[in-house]
Amino acid sequence: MIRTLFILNPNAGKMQAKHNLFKLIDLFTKNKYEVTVFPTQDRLDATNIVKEKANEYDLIVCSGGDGTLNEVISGLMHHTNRPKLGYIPTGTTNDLATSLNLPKTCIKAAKKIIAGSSYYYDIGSLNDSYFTYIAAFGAFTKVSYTTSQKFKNALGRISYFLEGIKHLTEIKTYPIKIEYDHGVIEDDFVFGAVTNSTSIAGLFHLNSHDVILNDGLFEVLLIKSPKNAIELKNIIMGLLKQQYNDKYVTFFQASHLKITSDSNIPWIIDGENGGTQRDVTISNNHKGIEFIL
Ligand SMILES: Nc1ncnc2c1ncn2[C@@H]1O[C@H](COP(=O)(O)OP(=O)(O)OP(=O)(O)O)[C@@H](O)[C@H]1O
Repeated sequence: MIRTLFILNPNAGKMQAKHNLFKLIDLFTKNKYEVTVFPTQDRLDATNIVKEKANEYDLIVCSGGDGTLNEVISGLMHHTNRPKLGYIPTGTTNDLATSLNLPKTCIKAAKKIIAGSSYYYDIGSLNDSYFTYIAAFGAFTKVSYTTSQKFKNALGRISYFLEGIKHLTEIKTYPIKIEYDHGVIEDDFVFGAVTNSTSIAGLFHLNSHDVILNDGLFEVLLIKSPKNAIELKNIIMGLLKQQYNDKYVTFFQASHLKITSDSNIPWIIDGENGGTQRDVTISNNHKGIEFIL
């Protein structure tokens, strides 16, 4: 029997996992998994249970969105001998699931775990926190965590876009110094993202040929401060169509970054509030997690 801890966020997305819970447990049990179910009751429950109990299991299965997956992985990173991780994407945007090419329905995703093989995936750390696919600051970053759960459940990724447009009027410029593997950049930026994903907030899409999820490198996208909101809107519309304006958009790969500023900068980590930080160190934990896909 494969000792399995099945963690699910019952409120994530359209609550697919909650409605299919019996079918999921039955499917795993028929395939010789011994399943313990843990429905999260609140934020950070997933991290805490993994920190406390992961050593007792061969496999952790996470069902939820990017936020819940981040919490599970943050818990796993506290262990040196980490159990394997299966993911059933049941959130709103499921950015990472898109990059990992996972099925959209939970029964199909569970079958993929049962039939699956190992895939080692890079995990980012930002100071004391972990991220699975994005750490970002500036324009748009407020979007994912200020969009209400009800709104997200009803409208899916369109809700992020609507919220994003609202925040375009509140763009701030951040004077920043970025030291990375191959150089130093110092400028005024309105947006910066360090990612390990082909899809960002369900909106921007990077070319899947350019993004390797376990190469020890992040993709870094920076947008310099434009003259006005209209120019910024044009840059963002260009990004949505994968047309990059070289004058304002900088794109490179790096495994380690030190980002410093004179003021506190608000960050988001995997779509959730990452707090404000003045000095940030970002590192790539190469092949930190063994997914079963
Ligand atoms: N029982 C719960 N009640 C309220 N919040 C919860 C509960 N369980 C987990 N959470 C929190 O909900 C947050 C959002 O959940 P999650 O990311 O799984 O779904 P989502 O927001 O619908 O999907 P996505 O992040 O893909 O858009 C998580 O960061 C987690 O901390």
